[in-house]
Amino acid sequence: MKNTVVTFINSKKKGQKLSMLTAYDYTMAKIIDGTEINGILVGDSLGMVTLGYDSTLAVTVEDMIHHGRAVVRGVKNTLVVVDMPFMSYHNTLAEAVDNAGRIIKQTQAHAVKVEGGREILDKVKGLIKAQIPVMGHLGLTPQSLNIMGGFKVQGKSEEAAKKIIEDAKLLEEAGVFAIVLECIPEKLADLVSKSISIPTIGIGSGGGCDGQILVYQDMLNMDEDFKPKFVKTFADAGLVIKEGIKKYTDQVRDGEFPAAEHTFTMKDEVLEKLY
Ligand SMILES: Nc1nc(=O)c2c([nH]1)NC[C@@H]1CN(c3ccc(C(=O)N[C@@H](CCC(=O)O)C(=O)O)cc3)CN21
Ligand SMILES: CC(C)C(=O)C(=O)O
Ligand SMILES: [Mg+2]
Repeated sequence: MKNTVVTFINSKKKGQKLSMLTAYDYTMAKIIDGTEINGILVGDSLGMVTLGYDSTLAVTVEDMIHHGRAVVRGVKNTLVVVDMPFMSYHNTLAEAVDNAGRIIKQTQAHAVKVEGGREILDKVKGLIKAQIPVMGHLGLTPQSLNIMGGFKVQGKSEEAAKKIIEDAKLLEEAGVFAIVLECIPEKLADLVSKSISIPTIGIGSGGGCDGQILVYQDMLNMDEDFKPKFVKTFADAGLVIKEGIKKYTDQVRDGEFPAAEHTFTMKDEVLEKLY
């Protein structure tokens, strides 16, 4: 079934869990789109997993458009959300609407995602007023890395937990169609999910969320060096890829590849003229 922001909201009413994954390019988007996944996020995590930065802060609107366009070309049925990168919606409302507008126009994705609650509420409202669907993101918001002092679990104190609950309600009122809850305690995520009628999409926030999202490289074990507690390996693509590459280099070295069936022929009479 085709997923839209409307089917997303309806899923919660029906008690159906939503699954999302990230994608950053055409090939992977096509693979993911061919599954039962409900939504694809072109995450600004692309700065870390495709560009090798150690945070998401350096990612630009142009980066998001570049990858977003590639992903959308590979998608037929899945809702595509593109992250707005750091500093693209933090200054003026006009800039936020302009950047979101460029992202949607140039990628043809369905929605954007922004990090934060009360601080960015005017921007969220402005984007929705401009008819751009918005996904919220609370808890561990990686663009606030330098304020949080690291990628750390959020919402553990009474004050921090209350702010997350309040922010979720404010975002719902503003009209967001779903909210990512990243790395907050399970019980707090349960409470937030019960307090609002739009779906919560959890990452590191437990099973009480209305859906889940993971970075695909994490759940397919493609980076041995990134293993936070919330990641589960669903398939060992890292190993499959390495084994495939080992077979390839072995066979090239041993002259086993390429074989006759991988090569092209030409007519003998043409060949004779070449000598
Ligand atoms: N590959 C990848 N996967 C992600 O999920 C992801 C990114 N990159 N980049 C952007 C953010 C950063 N994220 C992160 C990164 C590290 C931790 C981490 O190390 N967490 C600790 C918990 C620390 C604590 O106890 O407070 C852990 O052990 O899980 C969590 C989320 C999630 N996002
Ligand atoms: C981890 C998800 C929620 C994200 O924001 C990203 O991939 O950038
Ligand atoms: Mg992100």
